[in-house]
Amino acid sequence: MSKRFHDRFIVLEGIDGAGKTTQSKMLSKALSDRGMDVLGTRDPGGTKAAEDIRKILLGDNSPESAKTQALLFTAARMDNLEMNILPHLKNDGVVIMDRFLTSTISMQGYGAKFLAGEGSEDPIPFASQMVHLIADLPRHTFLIDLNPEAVKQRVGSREGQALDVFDRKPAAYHSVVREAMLREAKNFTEILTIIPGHEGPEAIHKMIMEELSDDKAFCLPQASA
Ligand SMILES: Nc1ncnc2c1ncn2[C@@H]1O[C@H](COP(=O)(O)OP(=O)(O)O)[C@@H](O)[C@H]1O
Ligand SMILES: Cc1cn([C@H]2C[C@H](O)[C@@H](COP(=O)(O)OP(=O)(O)O)O2)c(=O)[nH]c1=O
Repeated sequence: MSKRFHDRFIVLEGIDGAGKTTQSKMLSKALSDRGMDVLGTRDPGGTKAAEDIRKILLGDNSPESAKTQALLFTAARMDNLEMNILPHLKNDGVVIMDRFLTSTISMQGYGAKFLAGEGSEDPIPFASQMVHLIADLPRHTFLIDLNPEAVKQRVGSREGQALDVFDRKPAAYHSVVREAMLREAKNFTEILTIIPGHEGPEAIHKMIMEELSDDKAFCLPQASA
């Protein structure tokens, strides 16, 4: 299947707690302030059906099988793409999406392999096939890279929120997922930028804006030093 890269389609990736939601809100405001019609969305989610799939995936009855998870994440992503994202892009809007394919490869592939242990069927080839099912891809992905220890120090601020099934993973799992994301990033250097997540929110926002200022689709002035 041939791929279609969409201008004005931006994805934020990173491990849980890396700062994706914070950056997507800042980016959304900055682009809206420039008069762009911004749709902020998340993966899995964005449509009623995809939000229902999200509830299954993050709820107490979440399927244990990494293959089933990969298919459900893909189904939710497809619905969001067809019903929300592509129509919005077609109307000259901007889409900012929290997570995308890199999460599936890293979590239902590499992360699941780590959890399954020696002797189990390797889940990576199946998870990798999900890439072939999705033809529409973002022009820009920002991987906010932060080590899980640093995330843990921030998690205090999320105390009181219920942990979902993916939050309840062992610490080493998040390191495996982080490494997988960095490895994946090497295959997509033209459309994926690694952003150091240990910087403060404003500094990270500035780096993202600087990257976008090189793209005429955004017509942004160069951020001043
Ligand atoms: N650059 C940053 N520096 C310090 N704390 C941050 C930064 N970005 C986000 N946070 C805080 O870290 C926590 C997780 O951030 P969040 O944006 O929700 O991450 P994610 O969406 O990747 O799970 C929140 O409490 C948020 O306020
Ligand atoms: C999109 C996607 C998410 N996930 C996981 C990552 C998160 O733990 C969870 C989504 O929860 P969410 O609260 O959106 O993540 P975050 O904590 O980063 O804000 O689903 C996958 O395992 N595979 C995927 O393909």
